[in-house]
Amino acid sequence: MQKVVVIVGAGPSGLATAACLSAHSIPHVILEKEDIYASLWKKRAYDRLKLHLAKEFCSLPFKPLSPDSPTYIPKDMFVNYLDEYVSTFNIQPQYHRSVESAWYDEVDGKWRIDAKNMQSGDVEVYVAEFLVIASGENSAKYIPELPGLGTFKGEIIHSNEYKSGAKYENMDVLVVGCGNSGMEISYDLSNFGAHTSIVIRNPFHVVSKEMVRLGMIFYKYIPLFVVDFLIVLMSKMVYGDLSKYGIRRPKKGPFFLKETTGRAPVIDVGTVHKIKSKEIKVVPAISSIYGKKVLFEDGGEREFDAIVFATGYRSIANNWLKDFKYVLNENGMPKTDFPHHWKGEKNLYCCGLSRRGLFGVSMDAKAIADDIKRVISEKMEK
Ligand SMILES: Cc1cc2nc3c(=O)[nH]c(=O)nc-3n(C[C@H](O)[C@H](O)[C@H](O)COP(=O)(O)OP(=O)(O)OC[C@H]3O[C@@H](n4cnc5c(N)ncnc54)[C@H](O)[C@@H]3O)c2cc1C
Ligand SMILES: NC(=O)C1=CN([C@@H]2O[C@H](COP(=O)(O)OP(=O)(O)OC[C@H]3O[C@@H](n4cnc5c(N)ncnc54)[C@H](OP(=O)(O)O)[C@@H]3O)[C@@H](O)[C@H]2O)C=CC1
Ligand SMILES: O=C(O)C(=O)Cc1c[nH]c2ccccc12
Repeated sequence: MQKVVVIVGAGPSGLATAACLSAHSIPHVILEKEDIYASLWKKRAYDRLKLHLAKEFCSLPFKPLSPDSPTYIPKDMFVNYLDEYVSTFNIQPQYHRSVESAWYDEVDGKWRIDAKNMQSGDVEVYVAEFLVIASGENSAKYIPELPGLGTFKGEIIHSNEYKSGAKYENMDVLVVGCGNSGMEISYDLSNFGAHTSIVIRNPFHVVSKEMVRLGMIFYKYIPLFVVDFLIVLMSKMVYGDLSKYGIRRPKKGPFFLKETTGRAPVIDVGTVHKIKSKEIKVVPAISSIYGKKVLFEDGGEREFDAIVFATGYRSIANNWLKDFKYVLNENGMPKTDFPHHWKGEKNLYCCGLSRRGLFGVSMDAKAIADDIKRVISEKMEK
């Protein structure tokens, strides 16, 4: 099938890119492996999730989030917004199409994309002038290979399968990982009466959503190191020194770390209070697991009924994109630094891989559609 633009993935990145291409009247197709758009938000997010960034930083191009909506939008409201977005811009992704391989054909200068039709099992071949990777920074869950994990006798889930703590009442649950998912899931489990422990092994920043909002506003006018200085100051004033509870502050600032490593500061939803009051127990890194028993690096051990791995995600675009080197590095992330990360060689682009959340998604989508428009116009003038 001949196409002008193929977009891989119908998350916010794919939808935003489609809307921007439509605004330029550029034909395109979105290939999505699942049966719905925004699968992360509809299938792989827990019930109590709210956007961490204020609504002014979370809207997609051409459609601001309603001024009547709350500042920090609950997941379901964001999904409704995406529903409206899809109908407003008449976006029609091709579902059940899992892109298994894509490579650049030097002979005719076009991209060859193989998509497996998950319903029929057939492989469909798409030929496109432009290819946009919109498969997400969080495309695959990551679970570390811990010694003895296979012997664990209880339930094991990844945070992307966790919905709520309702079924864990009175159970001993270990949360591995203290990013935003792990910290919020621990809080939720504890609220539902689970005996909750969380593994914390490295330093991280704890901030409030208001601090991040202020930081995002300041960052428009003042340098990053000053923004970080102010946020750390506010964090110290509000949360104090948490090292006696196992939470150490990194030497580098929260926005600096977000931009350079992708690691977001933890936006506290009440977990810190529960850690201080010992409702949630902090434990060190795991050394091994045997049966229901988990052994920790300080020599301690405890039995658990369930383990929730909130150990994050990986971009796996490199698994299907054979010629990833035109835009990505070995880790499936952009090889060029922000703000030039979205554009590769050979008409290859990536949207939503800048570690800047939905704010970054919108910036990338606009830049990509404008660039494709420019390339097409220049070609027509020749
Ligand atoms: C729990 C959680 C909460 C978050 N909250 C926020 C927040 O509040 N604010 C914020 O700015 N950011 C947040 N983020 C970051 C969030 O990932 C992005 O903002 C947003 O979802 C990125 O959109 P995306 O389209 O790039 O990726 P995704 O939403 O991951 O969408 C990618 C799509 O591509 C599809 N796909 C992947 N591989 C293939 C393939 N080979 N073939 C076909 N289809 C494929 C997937 O099925 C998926 O539908 C959060 C992330 C998580 C995990
Ligand atoms: N409401 C919102 O807006 C939310 C947003 N998000 C966002 O989604 C993205 C993904 O977040 P999240 O799912 O938390 O993933 P992250 O990648 O941010 O965090 C992963 C965590 O797992 C830990 N970890 C990894 N391997 C191990 C191991 N072997 N043993 C112990 N700990 C380990 C890491 O700690 P270490 O540093 O020690 O490696 C880290 O604390 C982030 O950008 C986040 O901000 C997530 C939830 C809610
Ligand atoms: O929640 C995330 O990981 C996001 O990507 C949102 C986000 C973008 N920039 C930030 C700076 C500080 C905290 C969260 C974010």
